[in-house]
Amino acid sequence: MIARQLLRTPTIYRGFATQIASSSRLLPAVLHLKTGQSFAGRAFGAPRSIYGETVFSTSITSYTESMTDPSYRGQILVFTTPLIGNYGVPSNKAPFNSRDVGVVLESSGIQCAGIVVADVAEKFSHYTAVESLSAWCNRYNIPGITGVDTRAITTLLRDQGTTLGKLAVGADAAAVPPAEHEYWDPSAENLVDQISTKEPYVLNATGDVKIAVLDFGAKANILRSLVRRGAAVTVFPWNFDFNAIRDQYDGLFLTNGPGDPQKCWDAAFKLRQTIEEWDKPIFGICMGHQIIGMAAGLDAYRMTFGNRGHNQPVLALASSGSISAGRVYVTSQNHQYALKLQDPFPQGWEPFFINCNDSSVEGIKSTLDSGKRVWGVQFHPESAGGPLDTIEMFTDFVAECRAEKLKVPLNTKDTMGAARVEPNLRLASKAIPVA
Ligand SMILES: NC(=O)CC[C@H](N)C(=O)O
Repeated sequence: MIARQLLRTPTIYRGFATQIASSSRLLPAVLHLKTGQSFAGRAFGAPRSIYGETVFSTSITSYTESMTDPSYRGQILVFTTPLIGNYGVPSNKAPFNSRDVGVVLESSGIQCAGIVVADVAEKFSHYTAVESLSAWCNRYNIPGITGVDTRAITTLLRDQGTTLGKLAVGADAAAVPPAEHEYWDPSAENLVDQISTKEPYVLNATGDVKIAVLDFGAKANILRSLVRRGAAVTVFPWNFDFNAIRDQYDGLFLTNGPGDPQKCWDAAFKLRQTIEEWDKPIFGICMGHQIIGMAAGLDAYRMTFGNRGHNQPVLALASSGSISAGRVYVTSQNHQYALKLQDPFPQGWEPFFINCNDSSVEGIKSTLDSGKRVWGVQFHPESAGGPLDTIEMFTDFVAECRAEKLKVPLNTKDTMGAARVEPNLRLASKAIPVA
């Protein structure tokens, strides 16, 4: 025991808690990382300890949307923006409307395991706010730590990669850090299976075009974005056998979701059959895009620290609908895994977008000559939060499904297409590292 304690003597970084006038009233808290570093600060939210995977997000706003995004399930979310909580938290109840999803935020509760902020705002001000960040966290039994150097934590995570952690709160903050085997690894579990709907349900039943959604942990704004474009949306469990009922639908959508996509091979195998035998439009976002890639024959891998933030630039390599090759779009992202860029791409597929910062694959699409209309993007066109540069990809998808249903050629006006530009091949070839 003593040997273990000696071996695991943590490096404790003392926080700069003096900046928060009232922080001395708060319970002590420590963020321990499995790699041996500990950051001491003060607790807010629920007074309990939790384990999770420590990740950082560079988004400046939308802490409420990020925290309710099911893709953050099991994660301890470090915000690089120093002041978090200043606009409070709105009521999450949307006025009842069968066309919509019933919530204002991205799901019905907080999904991340805990949060880490430099300076939690105890005073908040916004016309929609009904409670403070701390009170909201408390209601959902989610702990937070404040008064820690989030810049130091982020630098560490960027260098060593996403790291398992423990947020120790109250008396537990004085205890020795956990032994390595005690850390809980959320990506070892099938988180999608925990969060996906158990039963199919319908939104906007009277919509003119029928879209099936496979729910890997859907953000509400994805469903809203389909419904608001007039689609009748049926949401199915992630591993539902869509092939058995596919003839009743005009399009298939695959949502975002938490954890390792390789836990969802079942869905990728079923999708492979759908793509081979069904000619209607298929679109996927983030986890959905990774599943499409796996079905197409690409490998998924774990990135060092992933991409989480609202200012990720992506270069379009192909034109499609509202997207023009050669343009850079600023996007919202939240992912740890990505599809491997391979040369050549599987037959019938091409890269659609590439990340301008790290050259990771940001989108794939079926080639025109494959006769298929299947595409996926690693980023979040629905935003919430983040820029709306690519929001018209939803209009493109619903327009494609509608054209498919009516058996008419796609009216390009429906896609609200931006003026086309010639692909900037010089830029594109620079972005794709050719082995
Ligand atoms: N937002 C998402 O869908 C994330 C997908 C996957 N869980 C990843 O981390 O890469």
